[in-house]
Amino acid sequence: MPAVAIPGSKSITARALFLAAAADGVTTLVRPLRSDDTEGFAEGLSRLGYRVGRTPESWQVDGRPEGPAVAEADVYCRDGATTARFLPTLAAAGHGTYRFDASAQMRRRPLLPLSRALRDLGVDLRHEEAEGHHPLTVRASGVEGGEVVLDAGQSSQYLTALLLLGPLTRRGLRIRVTDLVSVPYVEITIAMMRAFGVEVAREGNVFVVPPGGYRATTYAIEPDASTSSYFFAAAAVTPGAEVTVPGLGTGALQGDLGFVDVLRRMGADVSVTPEGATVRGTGRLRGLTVTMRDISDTMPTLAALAPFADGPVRIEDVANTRVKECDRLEACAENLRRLGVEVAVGPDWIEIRPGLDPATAGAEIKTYGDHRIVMSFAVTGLRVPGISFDDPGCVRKTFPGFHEAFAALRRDIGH
Ligand SMILES: O=C(O)C1=C[C@@H](OP(=O)(O)O)[C@@H](O)[C@H](O)C1
Ligand SMILES: C=C(OP(=O)(O)O)C(=O)O
Repeated sequence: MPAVAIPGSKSITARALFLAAAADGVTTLVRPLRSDDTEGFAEGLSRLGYRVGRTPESWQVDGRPEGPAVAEADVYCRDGATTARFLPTLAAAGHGTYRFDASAQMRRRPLLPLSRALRDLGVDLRHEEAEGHHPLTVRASGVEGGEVVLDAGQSSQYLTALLLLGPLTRRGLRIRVTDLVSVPYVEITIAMMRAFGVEVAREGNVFVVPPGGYRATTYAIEPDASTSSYFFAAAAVTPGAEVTVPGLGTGALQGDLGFVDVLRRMGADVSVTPEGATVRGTGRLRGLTVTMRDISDTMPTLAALAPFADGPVRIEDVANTRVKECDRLEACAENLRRLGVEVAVGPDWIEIRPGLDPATAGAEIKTYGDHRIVMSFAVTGLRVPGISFDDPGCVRKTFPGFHEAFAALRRDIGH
């Protein structure tokens, strides 16, 4: 039964690029994700004067603990929030004038809590148009450090950006967090900082980061757990089908591997070993109520397979999915309704009733340029004939080869 080669984690690749750029020495990233988000991050680093060497198997970055090599740069962050939030933070630790802009959707996505925290730390950061949104300019002169308060209730990426910045400040950082979503992403950050020689201490809601900089290393990127969710879901909706993702096992850093626990609760057979994770469809899919605050990138995956459950599926505590590549709660609801599914949506939840209207075969899914809407409804397409997408190519954000890989899986599991 198929072992699927899933490309590297977007989140880990983005952090590894930041850490490598900031470290003292040359870092090698093994099996980085090559996709629009991470290529955009690497291109941004090049714009800031960092040397990033790329071969198909690995990327090499010459670290510059002193910050960007150029005094001025204009950086386009594309559609990637990690790029749009982490790179201005990295630049703040250097010396120069750096302007950042991003895609239309990324311009709409919020940034203000991070901007405020950076300003509180003395960084000269100005938004050009709307306050708290791209485009923005950082006039950088290094960061002294000290204590700062942060609301990360809309995005953990603000906290990750500040944690990554901490060792580059002169005194270190004490970050007092008033609210926090997507906690497992912060754990990835802390684990990766450790691999680059920095130990973050946590005292309740205060994160303490020592000064002193990072050490270069060789870092292997694990397969992307969010991307894996489509392949695991494909197995779960197909009786007797089995999908294994090697390299995503018990030691994995990514919280989104927790999606397999949701599939297990629904009735799939799941095993996670040190070597990888396997999901097998049993022909049984129970409805359930589940909180996805920690793993909200997999909310669309569950929404798209929910009509095949034997009872309602209710997904709670996912308000921040409204400020991602699109308003994902509304996009999922709209597309499920196009398929004749009964759906209700609230400010931070969605509830999906079982059953599809067979007359909706051939429906076109409205993607809103969101890779996860395409990849999620590709799972629905295993059971509903003729599903198409208005923008199938937007998968390039995290998995340019998705359609080929999913077609191969489809053949393997007999659809
Ligand atoms: O730090 C990261 O790499 C990410 C954190 C999450 O965002 P939020 O913290 O905004 O939920 C996640 O949705 C995103 O895809 C990647
Ligand atoms: C929300 C996502 O990406 P980001 O916030 O990194 O742009 C995602 O990949 O689902």
